Formats: sequence, C-alpha cells, structure tokens
Amino acid sequence: MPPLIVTAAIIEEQGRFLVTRRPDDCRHAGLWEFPGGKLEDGEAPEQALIRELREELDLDIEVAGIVDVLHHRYDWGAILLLAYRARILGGRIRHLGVAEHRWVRPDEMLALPFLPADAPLVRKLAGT
Ligand SMILES: Nc1nc2c([nH]c(=O)n2[C@H]2C[C@H](O)[C@@H](COP(=O)(O)OP(=O)(O)OP(=O)(O)O)O2)c(=O)[nH]1
Repeated sequence: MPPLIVTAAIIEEQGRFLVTRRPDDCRHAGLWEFPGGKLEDGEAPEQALIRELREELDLDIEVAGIVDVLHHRYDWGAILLLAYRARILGGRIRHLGVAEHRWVRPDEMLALPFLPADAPLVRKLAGT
C-alpha cells in the first residue's frame, strides 16, 4: 500500500503556532497535531488543506510554501505528511472537527503530546 497523503498547515502569528487536539472518538484520539487532513480523490494538496481548515475550524486560509515532507509508519499503515506554511485570511475559530486549539510558543509546543509523525517537524519549528 502506498502511504496515505496528509496535509498540515503551519500557521504562525506573533511567534505562536496554531495547534489542534484530535477528538476523543478517532484514531490517535486526544493527541496534538497541525490542522489539516487527508487528500480526497483528485484534490491537490493545497486544496485539501483549504477544505480541511474550513471543515475543522471554520477558517479561510491562504497556503504558502512547503515547510517539510515527513514519512511515518503507524501500525495501521504509513503516511506522507506534507506541511505547508499558511496564513489566516478570515473566519473565527470554531471547533467543528477538533477537540480544542491553542496558540503555542515553540517551547510549549515541544511539551505537548503530538502525533508521532510530527516529532521532527515540531523540533524543526522550535529550532532545536
Ligand atoms: N491533520 C494532521 N494529520 C496528521 C498529522 N500528523 C499525523 O500523523 N497525522 C495523521 C493522523 C491521521 O491518521 C491522518 C490524518 O487523517 P485525518 O485527520 O484526515 O483523518 P482521520 O484519520 O482522523 O480520519 P478517518 O480515517 O477516521 O476518516 O494523518 C498532522 O500534523 N496533522
């Protein structure tokens, strides 16, 4: 099986990153991640990211350059995580598909229980 392609938005405002916690009723419940999700059939990664941010948080975003590409094997299969810089264009955060959100400084981000695939990305963003 090829890896599942997943997109993630790296949104930074005034030195803080937007991170979200996965709901209780899903795979990897309760862990922290960068908002985003799987590509749907025929979708470009940037489109998927824009759609997911609307669906999960009710935010309109603009997607900028790629920050990192990470491969990780979970026990259920592998993912290829595409992380893009993004900027909020409008909207007010609603928890439509997440348990909660936080704006965190890099040191706070390092202390959160993140999804395992994200560990190298979190360290890179925190400059450690
Ligand atoms: N959005 C996002 N997903 C991530 C990150 N890191 C990471 O390992 N993932 C994984 C968790 C999920 O298994 C997958 C993203 O899938 P998703 O959130 O669209 O869907 P899901 O697995 O909750 O949904 P489903 O299979 O139950 O329909 O990628 C990340 O930083 N952001």
